[in-house]
Amino acid sequence: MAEKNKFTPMMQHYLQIKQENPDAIIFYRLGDFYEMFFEDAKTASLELDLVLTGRSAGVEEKVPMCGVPHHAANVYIQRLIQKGYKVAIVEQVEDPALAKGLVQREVIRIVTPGTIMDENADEKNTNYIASLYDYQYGICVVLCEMTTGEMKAQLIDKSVIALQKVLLQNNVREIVVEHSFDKRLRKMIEELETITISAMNHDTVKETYQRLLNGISDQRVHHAFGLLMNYLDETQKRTMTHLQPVEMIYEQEFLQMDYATKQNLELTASLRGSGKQMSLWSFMDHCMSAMGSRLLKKWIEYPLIQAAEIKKRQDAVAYLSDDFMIRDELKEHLRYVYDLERLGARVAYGSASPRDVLRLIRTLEHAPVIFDLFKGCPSYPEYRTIDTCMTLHDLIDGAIVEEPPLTVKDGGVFVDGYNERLDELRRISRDGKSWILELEARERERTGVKSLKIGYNRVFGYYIEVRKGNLEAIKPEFGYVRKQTLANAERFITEELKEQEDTILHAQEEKLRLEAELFTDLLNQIKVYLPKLHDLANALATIDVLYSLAQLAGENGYVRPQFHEGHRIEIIEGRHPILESMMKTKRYVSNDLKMEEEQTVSIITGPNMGGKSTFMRQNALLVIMAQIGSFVPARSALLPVFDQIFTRIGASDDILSGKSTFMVEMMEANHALQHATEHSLILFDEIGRGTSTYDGMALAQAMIEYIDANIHAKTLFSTHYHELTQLGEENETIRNLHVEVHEEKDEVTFLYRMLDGKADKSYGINVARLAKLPEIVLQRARQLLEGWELQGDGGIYQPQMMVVEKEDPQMREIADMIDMVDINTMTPMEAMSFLYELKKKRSA
Ligand SMILES: Nc1ncnc2c1ncn2[C@@H]1O[C@H](COP(=O)(O)OP(=O)(O)OP(=O)(O)O)[C@@H](O)[C@H]1O
Repeated sequence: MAEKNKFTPMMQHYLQIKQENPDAIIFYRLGDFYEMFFEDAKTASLELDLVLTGRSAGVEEKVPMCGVPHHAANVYIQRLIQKGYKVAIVEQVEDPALAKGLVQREVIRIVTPGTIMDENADEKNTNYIASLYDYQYGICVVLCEMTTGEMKAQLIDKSVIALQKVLLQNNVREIVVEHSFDKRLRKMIEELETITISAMNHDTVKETYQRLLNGISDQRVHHAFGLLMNYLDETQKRTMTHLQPVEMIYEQEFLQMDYATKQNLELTASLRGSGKQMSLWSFMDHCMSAMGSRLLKKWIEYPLIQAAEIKKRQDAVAYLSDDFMIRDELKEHLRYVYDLERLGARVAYGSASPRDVLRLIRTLEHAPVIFDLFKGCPSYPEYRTIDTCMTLHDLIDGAIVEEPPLTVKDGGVFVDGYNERLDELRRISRDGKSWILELEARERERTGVKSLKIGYNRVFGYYIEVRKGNLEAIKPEFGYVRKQTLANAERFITEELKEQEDTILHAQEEKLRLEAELFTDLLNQIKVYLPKLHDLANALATIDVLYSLAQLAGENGYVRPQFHEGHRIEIIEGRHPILESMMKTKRYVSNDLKMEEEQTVSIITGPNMGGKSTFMRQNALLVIMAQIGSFVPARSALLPVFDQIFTRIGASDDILSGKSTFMVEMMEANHALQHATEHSLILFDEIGRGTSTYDGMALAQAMIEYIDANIHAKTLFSTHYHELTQLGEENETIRNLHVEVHEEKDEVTFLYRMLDGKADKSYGINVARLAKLPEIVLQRARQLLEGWELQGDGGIYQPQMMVVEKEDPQMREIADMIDMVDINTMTPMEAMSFLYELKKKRSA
């Protein structure tokens, strides 16, 4: 690059800004465009499909440049952020018309992946920016959701697993760390790709943000919080007024599940495809507001472990599900509850629209009714005296017209009578318009030209238009001054019209400016109430979730689970909530789960497809729902309060660290064996199947013995190793369960019923037949199996490689077609065409 001072002054200024913000793409405002230069221009032109041009900048060669129109900039910025870039927006900060020399420009905000306020983002989804403070033997994480202002802090182990869990679980888009942050962990985060890393060294907490620390005295939290707030200050270029006080999260105060378990159980996202489709969250979500949906997600991720807290929620669900009149009425009012959390952010950023304010007023109108309906609920007395911000309501109610424009810029936001000066300006421009109409009539009369009209355009202002054919009627004494010539008309102005034009245009300009000012004032008044609005938002969201749980229970006939202090489990006629609701033609078969006080392991055997995994998931979901405070799909449920759930279900590779299925399986099993307690629930689905039969069986048995002797956690262990059922027969604390199947002439029907005792055989070959494997393969498999079974009985069996004939797929298809039809119900015509089809297939 040529020496800096050879460039034009503007380009020198640009380079200065680039130097100060080397890791951001600079959007430099020039007129109606944001322009990018040099490497930024090359990157953006590739990423955004923009034409790369050049600009003379004082040096010989043109500098690379590309640009986007300012009104469409948001879309482009969002696309860059999606790809992990940061964008620094450089705006003109003085009116170009008044500027002497170079227009003054400044970075007004740096948009980054963790701080973007995407107006169109899915309102139920959240993503965080996190700061990490490494205190040698652990990491303090402070998380912030910018659009809702939520803040939380957590202390975690200094390990890849713990860090991955926090980052993935919270959908963290960006992290802020000190320059000296641990290299190994930094590399792991870099590999995650979806996360942008930013460095910041300054971690002193500013006075203005002390209140957000919420009385937390832990210095580690102060460090991490300081890093984050200083980063936000530096990028957002404003004081963060919408953030909520930091909430300290202690995982051990909730039912703990690792990230894999949350994924396996599809708690908040389904395994197939991303998003919310058919997760427990989407299934349970009957909330009327986005805030409610988000809070429900949090409840699902963090179920409770204190029986008293669970009971508090249960009592509220019972209150609402018993009285469907109240529930229905509540629904009608919850419908008007607007996203107060997101509104808070928009108010703080000054980007709230008149419609936002109107929705806030609606919410404040309905809030007292909601609390009134809820006041009969015995377990939430604190809501009876909540401040519903009526003073704010009275302050802003009636200020805004019923159907305000999208933005303040368009004017017409406030009702008449709101502000005297505004009324006056409106009258002037209104009167001005009728004066123009009068003038038009007068001029038609005076000139005798019926088609004469008065018009307006932005370039020439007001004008009198006369068609070419009528020009003779315009006498010099009328004082018409020519302004513009068109193909078939002339446009004029008169002294009188010019004067009126000044008054009208001035009034209009002032009117818009005044409305913008008044609106900013209004937002500032709301800003004062933000902390109170957050409390209100929290309470409304809680009632919405409780309503949602009651609705779910009412719709599906769920029961209130009972908790006790022992270890016994007794779920009678439990169902899988999601599968049950998805089954349209078949009926879901309910199953009991009974485990006595001392019992540790239930070994579940039965054929593939028999329903073993479903049964295990069903019980885990029931436990989670119960500890959220929800009612559950069962006839009755008696449960202990679990402290942790561990699962090893389904085959999932750890793509992140490139470990094989078997390795992941062993790591997850190890995690469970290391951390489970007698209050935990363990679900192991076919552990050991990823290695040779004897290895797998040996590992499985050793694990069962270990859990039974040392951990005493309640464990559901499904397996195809029938030999393991011996353990159930010989030990008091281990029991066998099996799924029932009906077998007739090699055909199996699944009954999905869990019965006591072990399965008599595995039915693998029968299930393979259902999958339509070639008959000849099935026959050979049966022959081999019989041979091996004989060997097990002490016989000698040496399987030989056998060459079997390849099955003709066409003949198989023809045979299938014949099996499908019932000749007795066919007409002769149908039989003929069927025969014809067969013949055609054969000769194809
Ligand atoms: N209780 C039930 N009532 C009705 N249908 C069920 C029930 N349980 C399972 N199913 C059906 O059976 C299918 C297979 O169940 P599942 O995956 O639990 O079997 P599995 O025994 O774990 O099989 P594998 O050993 O091959 O993993 C489910 O997708 C579901 O459609």
